[in-house]
Amino acid sequence: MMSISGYKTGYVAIVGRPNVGKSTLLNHLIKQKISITSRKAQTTRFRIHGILTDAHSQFIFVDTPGFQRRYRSQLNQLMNRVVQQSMQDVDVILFVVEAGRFGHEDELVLEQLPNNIPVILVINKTDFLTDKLQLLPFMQKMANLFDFATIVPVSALQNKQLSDLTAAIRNHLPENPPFFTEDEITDRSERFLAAELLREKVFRQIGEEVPYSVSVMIEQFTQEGNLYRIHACILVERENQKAIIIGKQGKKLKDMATQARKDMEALFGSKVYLEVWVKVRSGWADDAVALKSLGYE
Ligand SMILES: Nc1nc2c(ncn2[C@@H]2O[C@H](COP(=O)(O)OP(=O)(O)OP(=O)(O)O)[C@@H](O)[C@H]2O)c(=O)[nH]1
Repeated sequence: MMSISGYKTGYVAIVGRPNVGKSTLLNHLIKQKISITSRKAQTTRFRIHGILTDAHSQFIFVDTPGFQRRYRSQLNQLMNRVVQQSMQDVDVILFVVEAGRFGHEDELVLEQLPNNIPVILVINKTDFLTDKLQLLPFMQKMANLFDFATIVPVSALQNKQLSDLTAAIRNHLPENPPFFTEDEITDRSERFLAAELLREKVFRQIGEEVPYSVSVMIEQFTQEGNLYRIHACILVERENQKAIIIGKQGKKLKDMATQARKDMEALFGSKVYLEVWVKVRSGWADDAVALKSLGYE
C-alpha cells in the first residue's frame, strides 16, 4: 500500500569497469560535492559518495568494497561471493557500460552482479554515437547477457537522459522517508571537506591494496588572504601500506596531492598550498586524535 507521502529513499551502488564514466555520472547526478555530517553515515556498511534529494525521493549513492578492484586478475568464485555479500543492502545497482563497447573488463564486473537486487544497465557516452539507431542492437545484445531491471542510455557528460535514469532508479527504491535531512548533508567545514577530498584520492588510487584502514588527518588549516595553507597527514596501519601510498619515487603521493589540491582550489575558490605526509599510526591514541581532527568525537 502506498504511504501518504509516497516518498522513496534507498541505497544505490554504481559499478562498472574503470573509465566508463561512473564518477562523471555521479557528479552530474548530484551536481555538487557534499559531505555527510550525520553519525548515521558511519553506522551504514557503506561509504557514502553522495546524496541526491528531491521532492519525491532521496538517492543515497554508496561505494561497494570489492568493486573498487582494478580487475587486474580474474576474479574467482570466492571473490564473487564476497562482493555479492557487500551488495546485499543496496536497493538498486547501476551497471555502467560505454555505448557500443562491451569487453572483457566489463564482463568481469557483470559476473559479480547479484541476481536478487535490481540492476539497471546504464549505457553511457551515447554522445559518441552518430546514429542513435546503433544503440538498438547493442541494447539487444546486453539484454541477452543479464536480466536487467531496465536499460537507460545516457550521456553523463552532456547531462542527457539523466532524468530518465533517476526516474528508473526511483521505480526500484522502497518507500521510506528521507534518511538524511538537509542539515545532515550540507558542508560541515572546509577543513572537513579538505580531508574528504584527499581521502577520496587515496581510495581512488589505491583502493585495492589499502582498503578501509586509511584515515586522513588535517594537521594545519590556515587562510592567508587568498591562500589556504593545509598540512595533511595520511595515516596507515603498516609500513608496507605507507610504501604503497607513496609509490615509486613518491609519484603516487604526488599525484594524489596534486589532484586533491586542484579539487580544493575549485571548491574553495582559492589558491591552496597543500603538504601531505604519510605516517604509520602507532595505536588507538592516534586514532582518537585522527577522529577529532575529522570532527568526530
Ligand atoms: N564523451 C563522453 N565522455 C564521458 C562521458 N562520461 C564520462 N566521460 C569521460 O570518460 C572519462 C572517464 O570518466 P570517469 O567518470 O572518470 O570514469 P570512471 O568510471 O569513474 O573511472 P574510474 O574512476 O577509473 O573507475 C572522462 O574523461 C570523462 O570525461 C559521456 O557521457 N560522454
